[in-house]
Amino acid sequence: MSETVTTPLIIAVPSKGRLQENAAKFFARAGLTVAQGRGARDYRGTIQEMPGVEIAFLSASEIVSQLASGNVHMGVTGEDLVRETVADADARMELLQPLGFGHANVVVAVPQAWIDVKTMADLEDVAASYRARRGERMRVATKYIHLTQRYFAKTGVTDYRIVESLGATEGAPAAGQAELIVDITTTGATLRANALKILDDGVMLESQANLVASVKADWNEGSKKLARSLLARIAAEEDARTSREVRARIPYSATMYAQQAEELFKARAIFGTGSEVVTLVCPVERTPALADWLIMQGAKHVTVTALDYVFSAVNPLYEKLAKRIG
Ligand SMILES: Nc1ncnc2c1ncn2[C@@H]1O[C@H](COP(=O)(O)OP(=O)(O)OP(=O)(O)O)[C@@H](O)[C@H]1O
Ligand SMILES: O=P(O)(O)OC[C@H]1O[C@H](OP(=O)(O)OP(=O)(O)O)[C@H](O)[C@@H]1O
Ligand SMILES: [Mg+2]
Repeated sequence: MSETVTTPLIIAVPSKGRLQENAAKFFARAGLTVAQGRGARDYRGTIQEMPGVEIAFLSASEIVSQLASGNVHMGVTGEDLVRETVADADARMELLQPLGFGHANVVVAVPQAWIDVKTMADLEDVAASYRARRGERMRVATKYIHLTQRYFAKTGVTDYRIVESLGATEGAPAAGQAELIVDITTTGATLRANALKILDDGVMLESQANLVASVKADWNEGSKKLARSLLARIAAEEDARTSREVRARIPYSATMYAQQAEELFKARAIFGTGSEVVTLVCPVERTPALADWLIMQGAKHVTVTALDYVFSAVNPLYEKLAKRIG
């Protein structure tokens, strides 16, 4: 790990599991090519377009510990792992941006056969009677120990004990190892296959992959500069992907129309309104309505163009990081 000292910016990227493929796509979208070292067992890589950045290929859970200890500057990982593994996560890291993949809910699920048990309050009743009848506490199988403790305390469920599960958690009730479970689910197929149901108020966390920054990492001038330029590309690509450039020549005052276009469609006249031709950048979904409206205002033609990047002087992603690292 001697490179740690000299490398200006280290970014941890999932090397396996469910997040791997989408994480690579996320960087590719921003025009960043993540290149792995030659061997399949090479756990270090680079970003072709950004010399000075080092990629650390790690598992999603290992990424969380490396962020917490400050061994890497940034990483892509699941919020569920962040919240479960790091007690003081908000002090140690900053969730810069949810990435729109790796969606999964951490849920409380009980046997479907428990027809009268629908809420956490019902669960507390079950827990009390279970204890009264058997003289022991109802068992919850999970690997999300801390999330479970926090959520059960918050919802007033106290008479239970956790049975740590390292895999196939959903099978624990049928196997007689626990009465209920807390686990992550996406499609719900595994829960259904095991005749389990989610309590009405049993969604503890709606998780997805996030771009996370470590507050504890060594943020020197070099690493800050690289982070700024990396986050600028990411923000510029996202802005471009979710926007369209709309141009039209309208009679009378372009300024007035630009103001109205902003109020009505959230369209920004990013190049000013110096001439009659107005250039707007508009959220994708509102673009057709904006075009209709511009024509009603007297425009003869409206052109709509997809954009590759919208770079801006103010980068909300970097601002968020800068607030934490000074
Ligand atoms: N259906 C799902 N089940 C489990 N995890 C999911 C699901 N959908 C998205 N994820 C996310 O993927 C993360 C990593 O899960 P995965 O099991 O793929 O990791 P892994 O590479 O096996 O890592 P580890 O070896 O640390 O368990 C989860 O913590 C969660 O944030
Ligand atoms: O709601 P579903 O779409 O059915 O997905 C949920 C299942 O997927 C995950 O297991 P995974 O396959 O990642 O195996 P693991 O527990 O070994 O990581 C998770 O632990 C659930 O068992
Ligand atoms: Mg796994």
